[in-house]
Amino acid sequence: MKQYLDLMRHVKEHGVYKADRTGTGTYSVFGYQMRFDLAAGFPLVTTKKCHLKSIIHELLWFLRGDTNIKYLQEKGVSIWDEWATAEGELGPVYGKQWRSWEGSHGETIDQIAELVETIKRDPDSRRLLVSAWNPAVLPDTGLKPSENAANGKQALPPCHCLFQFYVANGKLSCQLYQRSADIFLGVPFNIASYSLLTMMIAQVCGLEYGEFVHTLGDAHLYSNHLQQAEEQLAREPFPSPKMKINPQVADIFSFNYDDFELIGYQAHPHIKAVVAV
Ligand SMILES: Nc1nc(=O)c2c([nH]1)NC[C@@H]1CN(c3ccc(C(=O)N[C@@H](CCC(=O)O)C(=O)O)cc3)CN21
Ligand SMILES: O=c1ccn([C@H]2C[C@H](O)[C@@H](COP(=O)(O)O)O2)c(=O)[nH]1
Repeated sequence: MKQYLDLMRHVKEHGVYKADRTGTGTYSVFGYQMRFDLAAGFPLVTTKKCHLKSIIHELLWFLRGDTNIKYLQEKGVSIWDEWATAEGELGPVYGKQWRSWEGSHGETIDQIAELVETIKRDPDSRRLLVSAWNPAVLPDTGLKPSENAANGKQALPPCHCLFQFYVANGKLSCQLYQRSADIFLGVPFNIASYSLLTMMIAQVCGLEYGEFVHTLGDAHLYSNHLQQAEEQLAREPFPSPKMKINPQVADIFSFNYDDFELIGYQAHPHIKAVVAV
């Protein structure tokens, strides 16, 4: 995971101090790209132990079209707790936009189902996109995330907001545009999540693994994560683990937690950090 450490080093060296919505303060660069060859191993950060369980449950929760944290909490995943209403609602966030985007005549559009269908039917298409960025449901910036969710708006505007697939030589690649990237906490989750999603879609479409291309907009290190970043940069990465996916699953909506097995994950100890809310 040299790519991730290079990003961290780049932002530590070239990041500009910038205030932010949470009041924490960040060091930030605008525009950065990483590439991961999915055939070469599973890109899970090894310079701190990452909680893959949270990542897999979160991805399955997006794919269910769910926007209530109850499902996550039942699985012991608490990463979305700070933004939800007392009832657990986050408003029309990722799951809603991916699976039931609302059209102008009240119809809903299942972007994931259509994506998979199109990859199978027309792999050369240049229109293999999914957008979670829906201006009609963006939050009112004067209100708290939970207040927006209670008003039927998104608790937070999507960070991983647009992704595109590409098929060449029988291999499936995916590029994500992430408008805002918390390098220490969010990015290891985002890399693993979209890499896994790409591998799952490749499997159900009968394609080999290509690349995950991760394009970042505002890529930032929070000022209270600098020491943790330093600690990680002093560590030597281990070889990437492998991800084994149950080959029987042929439908993108039929994956379960037990269908994934991470093999050979060697990582340095976990490093704690406070999430900026
Ligand atoms: N500031 C901020 N950073 C984010 O990465 C982020 C948000 N806000 N808001 C919405 C979601 C929630 N995500 C999160 C939230 C918390 C962790 C986190 O605390 N991770 C810890 C614990 C992992 C666990 O409990 O499984 C970590 O060490 O990785 C990670 C991603 C990603 N997003
Ligand atoms: O998947 C995610 C979700 C969120 N983040 C980070 C990026 C920012 O630090 C915050 C969101 O704050 P905004 O003011 O809305 O940009 O969450 C992430 O890295 N990955």
